[in-house]
Amino acid sequence: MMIVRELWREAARFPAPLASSIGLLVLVSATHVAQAVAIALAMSAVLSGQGGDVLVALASIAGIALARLVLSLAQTAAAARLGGHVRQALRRRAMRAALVPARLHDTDTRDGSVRAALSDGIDGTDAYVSKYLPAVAQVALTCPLVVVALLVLSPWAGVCVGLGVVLALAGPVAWNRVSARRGVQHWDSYESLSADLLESLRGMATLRALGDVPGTRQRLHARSEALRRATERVMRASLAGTGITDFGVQAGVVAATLTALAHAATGVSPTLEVYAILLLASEAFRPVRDLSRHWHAGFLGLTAIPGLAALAAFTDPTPTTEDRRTERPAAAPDATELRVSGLTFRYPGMGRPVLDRLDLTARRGALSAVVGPSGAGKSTLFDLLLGFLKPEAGRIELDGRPVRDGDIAVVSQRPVLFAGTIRDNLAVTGTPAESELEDACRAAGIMAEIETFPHGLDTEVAEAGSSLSGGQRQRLALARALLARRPVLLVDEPTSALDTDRAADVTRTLHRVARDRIVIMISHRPETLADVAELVSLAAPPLDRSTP
Ligand SMILES: Nc1ncnc2c1ncn2[C@@H]1O[C@H](COP(=O)(O)OP(=O)(O)OP(=O)(O)O)[C@@H](O)[C@H]1O
Repeated sequence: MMIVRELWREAARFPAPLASSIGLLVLVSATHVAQAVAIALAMSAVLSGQGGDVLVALASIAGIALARLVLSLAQTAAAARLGGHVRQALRRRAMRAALVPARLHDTDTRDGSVRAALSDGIDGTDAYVSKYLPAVAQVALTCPLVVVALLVLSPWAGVCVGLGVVLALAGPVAWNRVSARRGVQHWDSYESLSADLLESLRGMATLRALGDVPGTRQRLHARSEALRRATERVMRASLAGTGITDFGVQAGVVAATLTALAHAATGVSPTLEVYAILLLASEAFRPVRDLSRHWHAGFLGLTAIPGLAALAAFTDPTPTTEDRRTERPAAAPDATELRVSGLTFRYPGMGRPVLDRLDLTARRGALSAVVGPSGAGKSTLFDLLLGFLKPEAGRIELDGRPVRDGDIAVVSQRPVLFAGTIRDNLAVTGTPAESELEDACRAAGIMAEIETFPHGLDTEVAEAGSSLSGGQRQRLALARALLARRPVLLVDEPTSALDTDRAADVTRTLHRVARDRIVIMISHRPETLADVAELVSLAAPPLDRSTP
């Protein structure tokens, strides 16, 4: 009997479905015991030729079987409810912990690992929660009662069955440490395969271009082999535990049978008692056998527990700085000045700061720009403005107060679009009216192209926007940012994927947009920098040997 504390605590958060799945399972067990007694009565009545008693016993058996059918169905439904609640709670917490800006700068965790834990890992816990945990309670409540009944009928049979139950339950515990170690190895292999697979799918174009598809296939095959070996090792450990349980069950049943036969041979007990001993001995082990079956079925899923713990799936969320930023009301749309003063930031382990006492003032009414060579810290500055990174020193203020979440919209260099229609992608920040959608698309210079698509705004966009060109993705992202109606707009390299004419169009759009909000643009194209009101130039990074 193995209690995984984390999952037990999760199940206990849902007392109603937990209690009903346990209660109904105990009632199902009671029907088995009652049926055993009824069968013993029927057989004894047959042997003693009491026809009336046989009929009564047979009617009882049929009634009990019917009751069990109804109870089993209700129990399965309650257990499924319990498992569903727990999975939902785990997923909610893990997603909350995974979808935070800090993850953007987490260079240790791979997306494929997070995906594996969030989907298969959480689903894998279901068998333990919905089947194993109620079965544990069933063993704890039912077995002692049946053993006591046997002790009353025959102390020897009761002792044999009691010892068998203890051996069957306690024996597999010896394998706990081996099982846990193998479980961790199994989950590591599974996560590695998931992460490599996701990365390969995302990078397929590059892998093809470099002619490395066969090499990737081989690497994935090696990962898959490692997973198969780890799975077999885990299943062997589980089987060893199950084997010990089976031995305890068989030894107990055989010993109880021998005792019953001895009673029959010596004539110490009446026939009814001999039958009752035989049938109850078997019933005492039924919950133990069920428990062992559910353990084996759910064991593989338990290997995800360390991965889920690392994702904070078992930790109650405390409001983070980001939450507090989100909970505050959005800023008034007419903010006039974003002021950055003395801003200093360095990545962990970095010798020199990326940004060192940076000052910048961007105002509503005219475009501001940040320039600088690669690695100068332009994207880092945007991440600091967005609150994704915390500065070491300095202040970022909008009209003299700290920046809040609803203040800033951003168009990144490689904008992310989601699978769905163009309209879905534009409406992620609200439900804009048709005219607002069209105005934003027109302002971003994408409306004319949308009108040429057969389904217009309802045209489906493939995952990650891969059915659109880089320039179309950038302009759609700009339209989406305009629709967010935030007082500050950050635009990272808005013209990098555009030809000269289109780049000029987008720059004109940004100048226009900057009339009624604060707009800061990162740009490498000198021609886009003409007429900007504030130009901040970040220095080239000096060579730093501690930089990765
Ligand atoms: N998560 C990180 N951990 C450690 N160092 C980082 C991290 N992200 C960026 N850096 C380092 O910080 C420096 C600034 O990076 P940043 O991406 O801000 O530059 P950038 O000016 O936007 O460059 P580019 O024009 O090439 O996009 C670089 O030296 C980079 O290697």
